[in-house]
Amino acid sequence: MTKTAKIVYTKTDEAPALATRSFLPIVEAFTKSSGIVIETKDISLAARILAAFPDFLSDDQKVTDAIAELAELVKQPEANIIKLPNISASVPQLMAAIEELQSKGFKIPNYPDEPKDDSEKEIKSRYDKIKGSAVNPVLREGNSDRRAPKAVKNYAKKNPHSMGAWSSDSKTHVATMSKGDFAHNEKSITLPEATTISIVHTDAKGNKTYLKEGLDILKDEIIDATIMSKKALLEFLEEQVEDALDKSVLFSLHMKATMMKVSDPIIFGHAVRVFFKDLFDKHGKTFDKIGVDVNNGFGNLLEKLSELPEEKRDEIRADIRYELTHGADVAMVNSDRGITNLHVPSDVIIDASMPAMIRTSGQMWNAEGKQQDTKAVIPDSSYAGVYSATIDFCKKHGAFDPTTMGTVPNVGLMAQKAEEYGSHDKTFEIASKGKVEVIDTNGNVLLSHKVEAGDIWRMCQVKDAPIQDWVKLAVTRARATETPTVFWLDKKRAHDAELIKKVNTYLKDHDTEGLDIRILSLVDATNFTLKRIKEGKDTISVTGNVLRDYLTDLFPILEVGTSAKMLSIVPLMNGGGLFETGAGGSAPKHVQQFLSEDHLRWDSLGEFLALAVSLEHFSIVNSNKKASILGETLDDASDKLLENRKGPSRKVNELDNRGSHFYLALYWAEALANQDKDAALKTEFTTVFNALSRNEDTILKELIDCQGEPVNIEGYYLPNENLISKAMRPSDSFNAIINS
Ligand SMILES: NC(=O)C1=CN([C@@H]2O[C@H](COP(=O)(O)OP(=O)(O)OC[C@H]3O[C@@H](n4cnc5c(N)ncnc54)[C@H](OP(=O)(O)O)[C@@H]3O)[C@@H](O)[C@H]2O)C=CC1
Ligand SMILES: O=C(O)CCC(=O)C(=O)O
Ligand SMILES: [Mg+2]
Repeated sequence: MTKTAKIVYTKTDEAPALATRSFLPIVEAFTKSSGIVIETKDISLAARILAAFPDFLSDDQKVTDAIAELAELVKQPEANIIKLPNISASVPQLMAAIEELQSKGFKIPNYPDEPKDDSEKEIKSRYDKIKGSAVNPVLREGNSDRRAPKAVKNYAKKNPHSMGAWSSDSKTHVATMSKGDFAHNEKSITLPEATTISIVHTDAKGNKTYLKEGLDILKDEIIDATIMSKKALLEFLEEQVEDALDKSVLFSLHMKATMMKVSDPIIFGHAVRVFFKDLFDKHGKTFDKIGVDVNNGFGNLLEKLSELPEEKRDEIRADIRYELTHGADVAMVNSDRGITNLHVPSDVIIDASMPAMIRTSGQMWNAEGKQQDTKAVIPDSSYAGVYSATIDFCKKHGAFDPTTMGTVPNVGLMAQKAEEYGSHDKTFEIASKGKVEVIDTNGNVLLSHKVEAGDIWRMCQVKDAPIQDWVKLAVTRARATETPTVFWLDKKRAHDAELIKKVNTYLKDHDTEGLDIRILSLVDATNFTLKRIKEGKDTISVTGNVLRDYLTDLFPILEVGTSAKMLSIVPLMNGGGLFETGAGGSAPKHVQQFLSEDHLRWDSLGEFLALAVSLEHFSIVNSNKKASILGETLDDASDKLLENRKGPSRKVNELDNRGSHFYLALYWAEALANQDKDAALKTEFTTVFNALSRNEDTILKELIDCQGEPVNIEGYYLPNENLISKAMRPSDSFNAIINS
């Protein structure tokens, strides 16, 4: 049976989804004559909610379950998927999306915060599968290769982004735990044989609760378990709030509550309660009564206040104001609107927030809207050292210089829900004092921890095949680039010690003659890499899943100003290709700007790069020569776009995302018209190029004249298709050429 050759394009959320409405019609127009079918899959938060509740919808409202379809596809060799960033929803985002869908006539149930019966429990469990990072871990059936292409790096060297200066007396620092956290409590083993395990909690009286049963573990899989002690966490947080006040630095919390959707909201909640300690001491009972849950942020408390009588509400608001003015200063997400770092767990996400701070002289914004030195609180110490070492380096050497600095590509272990990013279904907030054990089918206790009520226990897994694939990818990249390659692994950490044994074994499967491959601890790897980067030298980082995420925002943001310009390739383990567009998120701030002044500053460069590799992959798999020509010429177009600085500007009434798409189309058509490998494409695109260049002035005028006024697309999570398409394709002259 032959399957139709196609490229699957994901439809997502927020800024990238807006951009798709402008860019996808161009892609379809350019690839149509080459026998390439582009199929879209809607993986937006709204579509994922609707797909989970068919029994609540009328037939015409039902949607297919795109995630389930893609989960199958990624295991097939013919998979060729362009994946744009999507929302990993925190609870406040999930609730907002539900409310919007309900207001649009979809009779889906409310999110039951505290389910009262089995039916509510079932509904909550459906929503919990959508919550947080529910897309990426499913699609990522391969490890990742993220890097800044040469043209992007050269562009940044010639057109450096702004970099805030660093002074040696900056008070900015990272605060992390020195005991009792996940890092210090970790235990890890490699299973010599396949087995099935249970996770069992035994309380002080000997009563057993099965937290999980029947989990199959493969031969040679690494499993580890650890706890975050509640007591140690609270002590640590109290010290940090006090210290922030003493040192007059901003208290800021950097977590990954979206991806680490079970553990990190709990930690976030503790931080909110500790920061507003007096408030909770005084009004805790009232808050319990109205169902305040600050695991969803301080914003949840503010919202719930509306349920109180006016007098009580005013009293609490006055107390909040008092604490905010007399307690430690808190970092602000939006000082104009009074939104703090503790309001919404998805507003400050560590991979983007820490590099943004480092780029801004180590400062964040205070309540007056001014920059101030910061205490970056990262409770678990597993990875915090990377940021403290980087901050120390900047204090000593000053800010990095984008015109001369080297680059740090990443090879990341990610496949099959590797490590922490696959631990959500094995993470538990412990109900009572006792122990938690991982027990195999023969009753052997594999891992055991003493626990107290409120501790967070979790188990992570990483399978052997992904590790072998990861080591191979690292050697391939090292060989292709002849660049020193560092595995960021700490022999003192239990999990890493197991991984190091495997790395040493599997490196022997490859020809590493003449390659510089090392294994260094996180801090040593950071210092080694930063020293080289400063000297203009490149270093490949080979890391586990969390550091993959952190480093592929950190280095791009320092080197080229944004992770949007990264090439993110995921060679799928069964032969297919998943091409992620950039290494960042869905930029909610860009949507705010677009809605208020019709200017979209989102940069689609990552998408252009991803599509070019996808076309190349398509051409090899389907022996389609034209696809390869389309890919090559698309890369030429991206180079020219950078060279001519036709990326989107941040300011209204200048070239935006739509304008940059016009130039991409113009240069792509030009490159196709200039090539001589395929006569039909040459003829077709000579006409297109002539039409586009003849109309350049008119089109640009139309794309800029439309800006400046608010836009209404009737929704945030499920906007009106016609309105959004109209807003994103405002140039009739351009549309006429593309449509024909
Ligand atoms: N792969 C995925 O699916 C990912 C999804 N996410 C999700 O995205 C949302 C936002 O996450 P957040 O951590 O704020 O990170 P973002 O990467 O969305 O935003 C951080 C900032 O980076 C800049 N930026 C990012 N991408 C672009 C781009 N293409 N063009 C121009 N600037 C860009 C913007 O800076 P400025 O405002 O200065 O212009 C933006 O405000 C969350 O829902 C999160 O879960 C996050 C990471 C990856
Ligand atoms: O899936 C997510 O929530 C975020 C993923 C991410 O940040 C990354 O892969 O860089
Ligand atoms: Mg990331």
